Amino acid sequence: MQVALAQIDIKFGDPDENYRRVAAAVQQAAAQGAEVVVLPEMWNTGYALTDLAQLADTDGARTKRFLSDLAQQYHVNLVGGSVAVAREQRYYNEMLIFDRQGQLLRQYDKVHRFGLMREDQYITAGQTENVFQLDGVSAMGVICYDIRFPEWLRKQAAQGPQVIFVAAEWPTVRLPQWRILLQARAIENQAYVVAVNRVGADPDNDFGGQSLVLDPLGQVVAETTDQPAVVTATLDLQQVVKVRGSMPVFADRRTELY
Ligand SMILES: NC(=O)CCC(=O)C(=O)O
Repeated sequence: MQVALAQIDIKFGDPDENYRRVAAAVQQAAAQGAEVVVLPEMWNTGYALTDLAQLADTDGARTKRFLSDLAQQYHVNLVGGSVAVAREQRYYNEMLIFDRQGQLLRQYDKVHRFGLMREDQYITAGQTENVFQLDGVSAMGVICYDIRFPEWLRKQAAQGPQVIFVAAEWPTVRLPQWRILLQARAIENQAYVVAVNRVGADPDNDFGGQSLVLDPLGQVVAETTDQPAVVTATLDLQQVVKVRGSMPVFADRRTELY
C-alpha cells in the first residue's frame, strides 16, 4: 500500500482557501503514485471554534462532494483528515473516508475532545468506532488527542486493522510526546501507523508537522519536517503478518482480567 502524508498549512477560519490547498495536495500525492492520501485534522477551518456557526460545513455536504470528486478524479482512497461539521445544531470534528470510486466508506466523530484547545466547549464527542477496508486492507482511523487513549485504539485494533491512520493538529510544544505515543500505539497494536499533522500557526498555537509513517515495530518508515510537504511511503503489509506471528500479543491478552 502506497500512502501519502499530506502535511499542509491550514488558513485559520478560511474554508475556501483550505479546500484549494487540499485539492493541490491530493493532486501532488496522486502524481507521486499514492494509493491512499491522508489529510490533517480540522483542515477546513482550523481550530476557529468560536466561528463554527459561520464556518462549519453543514452535514459535511460540501466536504463530501469535494472529497468524492477528488477520489474519483485521481483514483485514490482518501482518509480525509477531519473537518468541522454542523449537524442538528451541534458541531463535530469529523473524519470522512472515501474509496477510489468516490464512495463514502465511513464517517467518524472524534471521541476524545481536547480541553486544552477548548474542544469540550464547542464540539460534540463521537460515540462510534472507525474500522474500514481500503483496497481490501483492514484499517482504522482516529483523530489527534484520541491517541492518548490506548484502550480506544486497542478495542478497534483487536478487530484486525493492519494500518492505523491518525489525523492531527498537534502543537509543536508537545511534539516529543506525539512521536512516542505514536510509536507505542504502533508497537502495542503491531500495526503500521500513518499520522499526519499540520504545519503553520493559529492565534493560539504553532504546529510543527513531523508527520510519521511507523512500521509495526515502531520504526520510522517516513517522516516530514516542519514545512508543508507531501511525502509518500510504501507499507509492506507482510511485515504486520510477520510481527504478529512472531509475538502473539493479541492472543496472549487476559481478557478475563481486563
Ligand atoms: N488537536 C488535538 O487533539 C491536540 C492534542 C494534543 O495536543 C495533545 O497533546 O494531546
